[in-house]
Amino acid sequence: MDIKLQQVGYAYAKDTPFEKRALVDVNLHIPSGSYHAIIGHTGSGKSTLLQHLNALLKPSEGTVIIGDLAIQAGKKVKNLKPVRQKIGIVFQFPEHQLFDETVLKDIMFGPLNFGVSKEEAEKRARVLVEQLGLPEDVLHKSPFDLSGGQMRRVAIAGVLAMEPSVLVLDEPTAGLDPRGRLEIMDLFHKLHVDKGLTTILVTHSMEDAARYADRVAIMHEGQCVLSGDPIDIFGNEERLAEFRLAAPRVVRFQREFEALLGYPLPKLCVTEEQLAEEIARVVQGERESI
Ligand SMILES: Nc1ncnc2c1ncn2[C@@H]1O[C@H](COP(=O)(O)OP(=O)(O)OP(=O)(O)O)[C@@H](O)[C@H]1O
Repeated sequence: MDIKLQQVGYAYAKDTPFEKRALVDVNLHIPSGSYHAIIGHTGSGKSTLLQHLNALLKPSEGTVIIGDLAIQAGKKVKNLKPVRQKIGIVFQFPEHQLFDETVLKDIMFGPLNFGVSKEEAEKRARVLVEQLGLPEDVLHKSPFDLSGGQMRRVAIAGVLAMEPSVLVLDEPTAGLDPRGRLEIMDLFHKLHVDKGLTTILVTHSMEDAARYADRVAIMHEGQCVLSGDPIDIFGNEERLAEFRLAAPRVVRFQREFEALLGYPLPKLCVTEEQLAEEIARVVQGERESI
């Protein structure tokens, strides 16, 4: 399902003395099956933007196109349910939205609400608990008796149980320790690869964007100021600096290595694995030339 934002503007408390313009003329194309990172400082409009992706917010200006549904400023849309079912949002600290008596009931809530049978909803819950690395016995526990990391996984399972075709992640690892962060981010990446799930990651982390995304958009003061291939965006450090952003660590490390070497590497690397390969190739070449 392709998503397009065309000249989208959004103002909170529009036409009141408290009006706050949070999005200004945003144009963005999120192709089906891509892994898109949306990066920006706090207050740049990332959360406002992602709430347009399943019509929790409707644009004050412009058009949001989700699959074959166009949501246009000032026009009513009849039925948003199919879109809400297809676009799963993992909000910041999703465990705050857990509410049911047991983990099983909590995960089944969404699918049941959208008309999935009880048997199918339970089957999905059991599969997801396993996929998310939770022990089977959590199913009958209260979500509030679990650790923070386990609660986070249960909340994520609740979103995945709807079988969305687009997954929107708003800082999904905020507050987790480094190991928990890596496990969850790797899991989302695996889902993206195995199921072809379009993934939209809202993050402050250039590192996460570089590691996982195949498209990057930079938000600044409500505008989408850069979007495209990570190599083009992360390689343009001057342009990033205009928006008070530094390139990911791996790119900065490559620049330092190139300064020592005295010449640039043939290609810019955005993951540690790519850089390690490039360096190994250069070292091999240098050895052979001795
Ligand atoms: N409910 C609201 N009412 C009024 N203004 C709001 C509201 N929510 C957000 N804003 C303002 O809109 C702008 C964009 O906020 P938004 O939450 O989209 O930014 P963000 O990039 O997601 O920030 P963060 O990284 O801190 O979550 C900010 O100036 C913010 O203060």
